[in-house]
Amino acid sequence: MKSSELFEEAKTMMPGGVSSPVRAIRPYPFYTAGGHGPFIKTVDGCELIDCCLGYGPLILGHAHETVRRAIEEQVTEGWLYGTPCPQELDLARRVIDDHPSIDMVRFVSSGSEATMAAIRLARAATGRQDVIKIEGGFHGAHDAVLVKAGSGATTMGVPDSAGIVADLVKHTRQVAYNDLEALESVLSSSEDIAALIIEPVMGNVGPVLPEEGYLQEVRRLTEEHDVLLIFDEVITGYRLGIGGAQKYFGVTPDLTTLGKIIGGGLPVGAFGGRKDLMEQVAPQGPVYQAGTFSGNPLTMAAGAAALTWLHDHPETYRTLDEGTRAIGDTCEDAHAGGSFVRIGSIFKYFFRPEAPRNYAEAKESDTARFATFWEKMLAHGVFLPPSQFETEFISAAHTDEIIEHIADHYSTCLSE
Ligand SMILES: Cc1ncc(COP(=O)(O)O)c(C=O)c1O
Ligand SMILES: N[C@H](C=O)CCC(=O)O
Repeated sequence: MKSSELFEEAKTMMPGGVSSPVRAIRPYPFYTAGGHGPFIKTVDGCELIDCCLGYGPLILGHAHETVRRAIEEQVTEGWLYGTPCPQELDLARRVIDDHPSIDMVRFVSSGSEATMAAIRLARAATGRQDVIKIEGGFHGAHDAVLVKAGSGATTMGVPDSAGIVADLVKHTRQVAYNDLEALESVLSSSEDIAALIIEPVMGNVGPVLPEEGYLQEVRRLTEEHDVLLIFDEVITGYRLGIGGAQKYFGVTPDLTTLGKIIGGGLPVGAFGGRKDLMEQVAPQGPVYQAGTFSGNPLTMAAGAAALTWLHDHPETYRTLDEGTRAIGDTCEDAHAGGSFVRIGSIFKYFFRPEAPRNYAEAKESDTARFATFWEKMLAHGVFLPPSQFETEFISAAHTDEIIEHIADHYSTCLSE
């Protein structure tokens, strides 16, 4: 069956025909038959260079041999036990060793679960109710954070989801990214703030970078006001380097949430932090958190294999950084009136003259121009996430030649 036919049938069975809203490309999404290295193949017989990479987890590319072998070896021994397994320790050791903020970690099955539990833990540990989030930040699809949420929620025009109890959401305060005055003002306005949750580099309105010293001041202010700092590193974890944004910028939060890359491409999430905080999680403490699939051996084995590969190939991060730099240089030369933003293997072209500093500015981008550009790129064989408000990625499988292709297509499609 062709993609268009599959989608017609899917719409009769699944809301919008998809399992996650960001996939509902108009008039219909392509259906994927396979992924290898930097490519995905559609059921319609096209091979595309993939710069979406499963929305970030696939830093080694599709079906990477090391991860595939780890999965195959584990599969022969079973893939779900409902009991502890040694593979959890392999991944826990890595995550703890690599992150200055993490003394103890709990594995879950998604980034959403991780942020939900981290917020619950912060509320329990401080005895306070309010949480500050950044406007346009996306921390998954749960009630406390679906307020001015980025990603698909902004793309589809539902940043404040329906169905959320007003009494709950009134405890979610909002401040603009890169605005220290606004943060200080909210922190000073109440004694009931448990935590600030922040993507250190915003990744769900396209990438928005922290201004010089911003994250350091965020740390100082939260400490001064005795408010816990949660770094949501679901995207930046192992993406900006080993140790994520906290090592990259030298800022240590109280709690960290992870996902995506740490599962090697299988469903995963994790939250971790200081021992005194993590000891409050059940069964050691009173903060309940649980999951049938948490710490399953397949994900743990895939994740440990991916992280080991990254440790064994430290040059990868430099190569990835050079890759997005090369794409950016070509974009500058195209003089298309927009702005190219990049950090490490994360990048995006915003259809707005200046790089955005926050959600409000990112939303000023010309989304109609982005849509036209996106279609052209697809026609040239490059798959980008289908929204101005999603981040693009490259992987270790994106060779110099592939990067050159991406850069050339970017240049052509921006100039046309
Ligand atoms: C920064 C951030 N936090 C949390 C999440 C939620 O993760 P998941 O989709 O695995 O639930 C995402 C992505 O969806 C994310 O980008
Ligand atoms: N922006 C989201 C993750 O980072 C996209 C994933 C999804 O919602 O399916």
